[in-house]
Amino acid sequence: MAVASTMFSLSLPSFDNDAVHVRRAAEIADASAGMSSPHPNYGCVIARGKEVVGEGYLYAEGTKCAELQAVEMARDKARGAIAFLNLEPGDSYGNNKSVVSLIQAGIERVVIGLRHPLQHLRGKAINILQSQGMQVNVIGDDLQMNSIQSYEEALKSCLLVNAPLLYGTAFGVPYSVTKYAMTLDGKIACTSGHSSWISSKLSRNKVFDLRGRSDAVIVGGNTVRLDDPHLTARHGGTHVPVRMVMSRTLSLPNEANLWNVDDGYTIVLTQRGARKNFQELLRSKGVEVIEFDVLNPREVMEYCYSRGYLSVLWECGGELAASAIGAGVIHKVYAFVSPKIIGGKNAPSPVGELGMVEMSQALNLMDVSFEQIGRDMLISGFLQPIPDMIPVIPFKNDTTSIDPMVTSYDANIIFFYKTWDSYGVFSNFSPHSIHMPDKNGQDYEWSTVEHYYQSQKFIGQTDLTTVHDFVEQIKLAKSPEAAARLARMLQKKHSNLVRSDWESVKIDIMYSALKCKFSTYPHLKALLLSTAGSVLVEASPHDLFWGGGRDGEGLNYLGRLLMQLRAELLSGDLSTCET
Ligand SMILES: NC(=O)C1=CN([C@@H]2O[C@H](COP(=O)(O)OP(=O)(O)OC[C@H]3O[C@@H](n4cnc5c(N)ncnc54)[C@H](OP(=O)(O)O)[C@@H]3O)[C@@H](O)[C@H]2O)C=CC1
Ligand SMILES: Nc1c(N[C@@H]2O[C@H](COP(=O)(O)O)[C@@H](O)[C@H]2O)[nH]c(=O)[nH]c1=O
Repeated sequence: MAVASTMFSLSLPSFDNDAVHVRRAAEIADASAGMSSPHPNYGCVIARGKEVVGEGYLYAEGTKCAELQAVEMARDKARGAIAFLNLEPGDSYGNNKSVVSLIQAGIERVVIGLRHPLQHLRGKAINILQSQGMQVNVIGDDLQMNSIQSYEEALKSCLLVNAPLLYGTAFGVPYSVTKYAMTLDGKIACTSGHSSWISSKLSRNKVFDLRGRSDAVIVGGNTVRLDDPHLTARHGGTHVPVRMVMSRTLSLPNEANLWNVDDGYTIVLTQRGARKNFQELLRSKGVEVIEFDVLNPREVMEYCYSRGYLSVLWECGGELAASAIGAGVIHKVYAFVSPKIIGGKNAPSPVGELGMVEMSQALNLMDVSFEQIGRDMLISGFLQPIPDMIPVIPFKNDTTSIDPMVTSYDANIIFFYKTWDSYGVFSNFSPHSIHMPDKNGQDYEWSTVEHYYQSQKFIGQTDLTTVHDFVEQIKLAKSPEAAARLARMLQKKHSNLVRSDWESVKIDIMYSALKCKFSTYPHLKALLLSTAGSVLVEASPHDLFWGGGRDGEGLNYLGRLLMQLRAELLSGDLSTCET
């Protein structure tokens, strides 16, 4: 019985090069950061084994897609080769150019880092490729089943290169980075407010690069009054971010570098009704002024997102930085630390009042990096992890291929989890025994599907005595929960005794147990059939493989198998319990 594994293409590719090439695709995709917004950054590598025969990345919105560039570079070497993409293509112009390029070039297999984060595009390109007979592997999906370090690193590069799109899709605000330069004694300016310069020229060049990757750069009114900044990206890149000033009072100078819109577009965000005459003055210089009922970082970020900005660099002082961090809109921090001491009791620090009274309240950065830049040290890290958007229930196309009766996103979703729920008998913990072979191949009555499934982890191993003992213990466990707990504990402690092909057979094993359960009990079969047309989701918040997760982030394999079984039952060719 191999239905399940072929349908879900569970088998993990054994190609060592996959991770390396996907990382490369992410690396080249990054070359256009800032230029391609609001489109994602796309890279494509075409390789034959280790040899890269074609590469391309989306340079900017409206330019030739990465896949076509790579195919053109690879020429006839593309036929039978493998294409590596950091992100599933999204069809922006209705011509499927990316996908068509790969198909026409005769690419044999496609390895994709991440599914597209936008719901209406997710799975679409993958489906088209698969329908053309191409093998498609998605690293993000495969990782849900197997933790492989090189895959994790490849996935991380894919997440990083499109972090703005991922944060935006998940939270409805742009990806926000706060950057500051401070002295070794933690000051961002002298008591007088003077701050140019704390960090070295090399570090400041790096800041130009950060600006060039951003859609907008923000400062507060005080920074405009004290620094008169330009906020341009003067690193030779062609992208200049929009410059934004948040000022409630609007007591800003009549003349300022930011009002020179030849250098870059400027938007001033202010409180409704503030200094109307000054607003007119700014507008006469070509500066856009936007009034807010309540001017705060969250409102501003939501506004920026609605305007299409996906990444924002906060280059403000400590007061506004604290306000933005406190509002939860900052995702990453870049701190340039310079080996200088300026002292000063009232000299400002990078983050103002956050109201913390104990160290236990400290915000701990994640994934921290240290980079020496000349005499300075750049410390960076995340305040909020990059949302990993992998599977969301239901995948329209996936679900349709499992059960053609489920046809649309707005299909009814039936959740089940606890056995006492309305559809709780769909759970593997439901008290319905099944007759399946035991370790000796003899027919045995297993108390639940869970008992049977858990025991199979150890079947077929050579250390017979120990393994038989494990299977026996699981078999006799007092409850399905106890069986699962025991098996997981044994699996962890004696990983060498778990059958080596477990990951590739577990879906088939589960399917045969479910098939047995639903063919044994007519009322269960009737209930399953009564759900026709609905998506079934095991609402487990913890199990992201069999369950749908708390927010639809799980793979929901149990729900998928039940839908597959339902389709098989409806087509009338269900056999009895078998392995
Ligand atoms: N070393 C470094 O990396 C940097 C140093 N600096 C230094 O920092 C000092 C300025 O710091 P600071 O005054 O904290 O910075 P900002 O001017 O960047 O931020 C504070 C100002 O932002 C405006 N604002 C609007 N909405 C809010 C809100 N919800 N919460 C807080 N502020 C809001 C106000 O402007 P308004 O008063 O007009 O209403 C307020 O005065 C200067 O000395 C500057 O040189 C600044 C940036 C970087
Ligand atoms: N003082 C300081 C920074 N200050 C930031 O840079 C802004 C000035 O930018 P610009 O006018 O474009 O050169 C200033 O307003 C503040 O936001 N940045 C740094 O990398 N290092 C430094 O030492």
